[in-house]
Amino acid sequence: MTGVHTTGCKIIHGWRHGPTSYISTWIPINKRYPLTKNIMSDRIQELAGELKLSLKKFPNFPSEGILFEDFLPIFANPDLFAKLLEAFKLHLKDVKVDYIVGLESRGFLFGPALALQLNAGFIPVRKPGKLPGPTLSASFQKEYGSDVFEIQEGVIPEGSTVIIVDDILATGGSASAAGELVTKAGGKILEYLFVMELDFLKGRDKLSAPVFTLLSGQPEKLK
Ligand SMILES: O=P(O)(O)OC[C@H]1O[C@H](OP(=O)(O)OP(=O)(O)O)[C@H](O)[C@@H]1O
Ligand SMILES: Nc1ncnc2[nH]cnc12
Ligand SMILES: [Mg+2]
Repeated sequence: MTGVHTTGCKIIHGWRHGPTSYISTWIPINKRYPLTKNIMSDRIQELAGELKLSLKKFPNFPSEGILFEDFLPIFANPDLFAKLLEAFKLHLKDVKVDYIVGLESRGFLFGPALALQLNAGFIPVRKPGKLPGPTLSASFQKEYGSDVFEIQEGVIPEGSTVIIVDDILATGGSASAAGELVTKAGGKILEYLFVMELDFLKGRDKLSAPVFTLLSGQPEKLK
């Protein structure tokens, strides 16, 4: 059955897994999707709950004060990987998208697979010096450090529809720089799509298109 959530609900979901034990608070759905369709079906929520159980957290990696969210267990298990794609496909339903743009490196883990399922092209945004030919570049700050992204000129036909995908929305620095590149390259951003967002960093406020995240995490900074 498909549920339409218009009032939002709070689900407290606890578990013990990996190097730390923790409680995750799922914030009200109508607060999590202010820019996009306020709908998360029962099936998507079920898939999200299952995927979340597989994640691991590593305190103080890669530097002091960062609680690192490790998504790699999803990709080590074909059943979980399929469930991740199923959740994104259910969310995107009838959307006609020309290109999925994935961000190096972790956006490459599922971006091409999602693109194939949607019959869309895949275009990479890469770290500097990796792409041949003329490129557009943008520098940015992220949760732990600074970086530069590049996209090849001419790869997005003017006016093409694009969904930008990555594993995690932290400060929003990476996604916002990628969005700048896609827009400069001529693409129209339909949505930013992530596996998880770190709520305390409010990265979605930096993004100027609808944002979808399957999971929410870290209501507060690591103490
Ligand atoms: O919202 P932000 O603060 O910008 O942080 C999010 C980004 O940080 C990580 O990438 P990172 O470049 O650290 O590593 P990766 O190469 O493994 O993807 C993550 O995969 C996101 O791309
Ligand atoms: N806390 C975090 N865990 C995993 N990847 C990240 N990228 C930026 N912040 C991160
Ligand atoms: Mg990344």
